[in-house]
Amino acid sequence: MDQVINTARSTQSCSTSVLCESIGVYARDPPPIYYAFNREGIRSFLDFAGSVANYLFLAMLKIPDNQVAGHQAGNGKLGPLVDGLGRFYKPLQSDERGTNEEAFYSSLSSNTRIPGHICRFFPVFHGTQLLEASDGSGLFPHLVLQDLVSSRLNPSIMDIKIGARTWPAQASEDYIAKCLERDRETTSVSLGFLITGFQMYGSKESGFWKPHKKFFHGFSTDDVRLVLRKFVSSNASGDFDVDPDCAFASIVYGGSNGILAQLLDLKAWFEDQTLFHFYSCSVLLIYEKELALDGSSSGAEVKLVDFAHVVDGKGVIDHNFLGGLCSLIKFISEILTTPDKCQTEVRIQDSENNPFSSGNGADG
Ligand SMILES: Nc1ncnc2c1ncn2[C@@H]1O[C@H](COP(=O)(O)OP(=O)(O)OP(=O)(O)O)[C@@H](O)[C@H]1O
Ligand SMILES: O=P(O)(O)O[C@@H]1[C@H](O)[C@H](O)[C@@H](OP(=O)(O)O)[C@H](OP(=O)(O)O)[C@H]1O
Repeated sequence: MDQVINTARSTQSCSTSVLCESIGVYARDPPPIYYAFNREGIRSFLDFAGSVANYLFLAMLKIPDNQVAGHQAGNGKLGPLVDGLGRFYKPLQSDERGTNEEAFYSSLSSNTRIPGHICRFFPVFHGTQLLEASDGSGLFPHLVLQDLVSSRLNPSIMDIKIGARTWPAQASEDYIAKCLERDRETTSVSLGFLITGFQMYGSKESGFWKPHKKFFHGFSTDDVRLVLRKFVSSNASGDFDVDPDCAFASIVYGGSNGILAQLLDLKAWFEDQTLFHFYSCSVLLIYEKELALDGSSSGAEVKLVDFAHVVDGKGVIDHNFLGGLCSLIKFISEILTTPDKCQTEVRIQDSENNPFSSGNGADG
């Protein structure tokens, strides 16, 4: 059992749920039948049961199907794993990035000044755990996080790195130079955010449209605008000659629980909070096309991930994140307020038989 060392701490906090104890529970909660053994017997049985549980757990871990950006496992590389039961295991990144991200999650977990409606934007943190690394290098510390999409059926997901500047002032000169070059060459500087990856669900037959990260290099403002429209379209594909119909714009981006409303909620917090500065952090936009087609709700959700470069806010507003967020909000608002570019959506909403025209499209 103890081959996998769970260093998780119990926390209250931004995590309303009770945390940690992930693996030990298999061995620590034996059914009464085990007490038929004498003490030694019990111990060896529990060791055995623990090893089996551990073995089964390790066998269950796999490369996430729904990861859209960032470092990826596979081909001998170090990357995140999921257990299919709701947990996402992100290896601690090298140098100070890993320890920084772990420290952020710990401080978030114990910080009572973060309101509950803001906590929901962050994955629940379940501590750190040593696991066999995906690159085969042996035991390696991983952050144990809530898997944000494990309960989703065919989720459409977009990862958007927020901020014109992706580096904290205390970073090394080399790191700043690397980031500056990337930020200037991409929409980070021009728009205050950068689309780093996505997957868009088409249908059972076509599956997902999930471009390689090279696809995003050299994205212009118009590309960004187009992709944000495609993300909520029933005809999304890599064919840039096909006009996106924005069929799901109102149910995904709009409404009282839609993505725009959630982004505005987050913005209101950023107008106030001076606890952290979130450099190079991403907003994830998530929804389910099949739910949107049902018309009742799209399961639209905004989440925040990647805190390797978060620093102490020292009582100062995070203008960099706030600016990027406002810019993203403007792009999404425009999609909702320019129906001429979303002809099909207007046609669908006008139709009597259409689920989106019933007024319940408010739920995003
Ligand atoms: N808690 C989570 N649950 C589900 N998916 C997640 C979670 N955290 C991250 N992901 C997925 O993994 C991707 C990369 O996450 P993250 O940005 O944390 O990785 P990274 O390797 O630090 O990225 P970078 O290349 O920017 O350093 C996200 O785009 C998302 O698809
Ligand atoms: O988007 P790409 O082309 O995959 O490039 C990666 C991206 O810029 C990441 O943000 C960066 O991690 P950090 O933000 O943590 O620096 C990573 O650096 P790395 O390769 O040094 O990990 C790059 O490889």
